[in-house]
Amino acid sequence: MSESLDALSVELDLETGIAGELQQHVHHVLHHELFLLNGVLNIGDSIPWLDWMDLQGYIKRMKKLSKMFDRFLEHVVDEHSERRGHEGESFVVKDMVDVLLQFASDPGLEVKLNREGVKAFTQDLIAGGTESSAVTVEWALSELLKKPEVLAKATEELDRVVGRGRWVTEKDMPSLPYVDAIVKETMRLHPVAPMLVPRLSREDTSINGYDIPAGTRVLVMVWSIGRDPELWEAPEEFMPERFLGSRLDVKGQDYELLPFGSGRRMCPGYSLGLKVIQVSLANLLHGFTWRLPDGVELSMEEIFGLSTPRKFPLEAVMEPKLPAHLYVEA
Ligand code: HEM
Repeated sequence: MSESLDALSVELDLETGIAGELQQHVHHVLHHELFLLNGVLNIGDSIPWLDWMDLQGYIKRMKKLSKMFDRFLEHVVDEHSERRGHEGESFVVKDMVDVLLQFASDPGLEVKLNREGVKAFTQDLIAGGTESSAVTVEWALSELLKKPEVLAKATEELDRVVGRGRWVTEKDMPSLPYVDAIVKETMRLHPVAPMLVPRLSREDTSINGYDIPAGTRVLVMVWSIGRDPELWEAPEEFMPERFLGSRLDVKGQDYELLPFGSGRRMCPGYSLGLKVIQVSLANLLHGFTWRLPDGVELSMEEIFGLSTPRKFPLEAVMEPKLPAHLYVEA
């Protein structure tokens, strides 16, 4: 990873404008480094007097990453500001960065947003809102490829409710309980953030007989909670049926299922994230048949860090099954 970061330094030094594919590539590499470094166990965090030595070199990598991210975000903000400047009166807002810049230039806004604020928000949206949904959809498809009978049930529901003449929309979701159950079951077994975001206890407390002094860093292991045999029947089994007719939801109120966390620091993008996952998955299942390439054994190994992506990217053969005109962009 550091090697690819070094290569990126060269690309960024060119300062010829990072556009299109390169911009995506830059973001992809930075993003992976961000997730990796967020998930690592840094010795200095647990043994503070060793901190200054940066034994594993993580702090050095974090500092380098922070600088590179900053330059990337500077570029993104510059690019958007330039378009605003050029287009003047005819400027139309196209994306979130445009919206944030509009807020930043609004003198009537109660909370002031400066350039650093726009960059920070953009970083939050990129970090929180992209990989999480993609990883979850990839896991859902992997589980379905392992369980053809579940895939068949989902397809049956989509054919019955949506029909083969159109794509699935957000409005269909309340009528697709089985697809919803597949998403919940995927999030139970593959929570995007297996330990949520670390908390610090504000006061001395005691939980389940364990004394937790004030100032302790606390990690909530939602990955283990999702596989706890005391909470779930056949916990290792991918069984969406367990959610049919169940009151369990992912909104942070049911502690046995917390893929978006809970409380004040719960994921602020949970409603958007959930919809993106549901509709993307539903359309991938509705629009295509899915199978593994011949002779391919599907590995379910995961990388355990701040997020839990698949260790090996999913390889599958998908073929369109709706009328051809639906695949042509309007
Ligand atoms: C499948 C989609 C998503 C999942 C599974 C997910 C999961 C999470 C989790 C588990 C947390 C930590 C919550 C806690 O510790 O209690 C979190 C925080 C966060 N998420 Fe998401 N997220 C998703 C989508 C999004 C989207 C779409 C956005 C933004 C557009 C977003 C932005 C954030 C931000 C900014 C935080 C930090 C909140 C804070 O610390 O106050 N997430 N997310």
